[in-house]
Amino acid sequence: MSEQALATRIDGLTKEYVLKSETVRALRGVSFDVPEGDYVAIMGPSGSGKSTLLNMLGCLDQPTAGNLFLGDDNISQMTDDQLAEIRSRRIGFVFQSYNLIQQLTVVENIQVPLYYQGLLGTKERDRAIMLAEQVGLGDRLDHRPNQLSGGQQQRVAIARSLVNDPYFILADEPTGNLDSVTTDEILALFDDLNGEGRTIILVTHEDDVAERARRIIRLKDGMLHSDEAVSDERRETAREMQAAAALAVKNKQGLAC
Ligand SMILES: Nc1ncnc2c1ncn2[C@@H]1O[C@H](COP(=O)(O)OP(=O)(O)OP(=O)(O)O)[C@@H](O)[C@H]1O
Repeated sequence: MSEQALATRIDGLTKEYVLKSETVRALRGVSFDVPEGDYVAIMGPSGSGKSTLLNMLGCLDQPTAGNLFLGDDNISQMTDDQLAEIRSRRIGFVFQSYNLIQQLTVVENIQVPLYYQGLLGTKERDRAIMLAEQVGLGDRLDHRPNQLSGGQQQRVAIARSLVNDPYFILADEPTGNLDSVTTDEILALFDDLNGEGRTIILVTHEDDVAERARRIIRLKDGMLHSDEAVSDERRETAREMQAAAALAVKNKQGLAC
């Protein structure tokens, strides 16, 4: 029987921060697998360990104990240089605050992860243009971030996250700065990308955003509290409700003009 390939395997992941007077146990033996093509929302109250887990998935930090595999690579046994290499080549980050470079155009921002590898040729530019088109920015290629709406800037960030063909898109509150109309558009883009087989791991505080994923993992006190599949019916209901809310806002804006 062939096993499904994994984007990541998290096995007994533990992270302790040693402070002067105490040791904070931010993650206490968290285990779960994310198969390629999955779409996972990570939730949990403040202090439950979401950012700590995200930092390790993003190769920004190492666990105190346990293993974290990205594909076949066990990152818990890597040096800082190896981690940096994986981080820049194989992880697609999307942040709440977009993190675009203001002086660069849309295409150049999408190419940034490739610049760091010295890849500056026509082939790379063509790939960035193709990704810009895929996220609906084909008519904004030479715009700079300050000439774009928040949703458009987040599209650039999503295109940038894909340029390296990452293990997964790692999105930290990607709709946290966006209104309901734009949130709906960005989540629809994630749906499309996941439909094409892209793996998405997203941290959110919002239930209606999490319900668009295929799976919701909840952390509590540094432990895995629940791991629940979201039925297609529930996802569709979440999609319809958000689309309806976005339409109501659009109509209201239309009336206000
Ligand atoms: N660098 C650090 N040094 C010491 N303690 C830390 C550090 N980073 C996080 N912690 C502690 O680890 C625990 C988990 O924090 P973490 O930031 O991962 O939670 P979170 O779920 O992301 O919270 P929030 O939703 O508020 O961002 C908390 O008790 C926090 O105070």
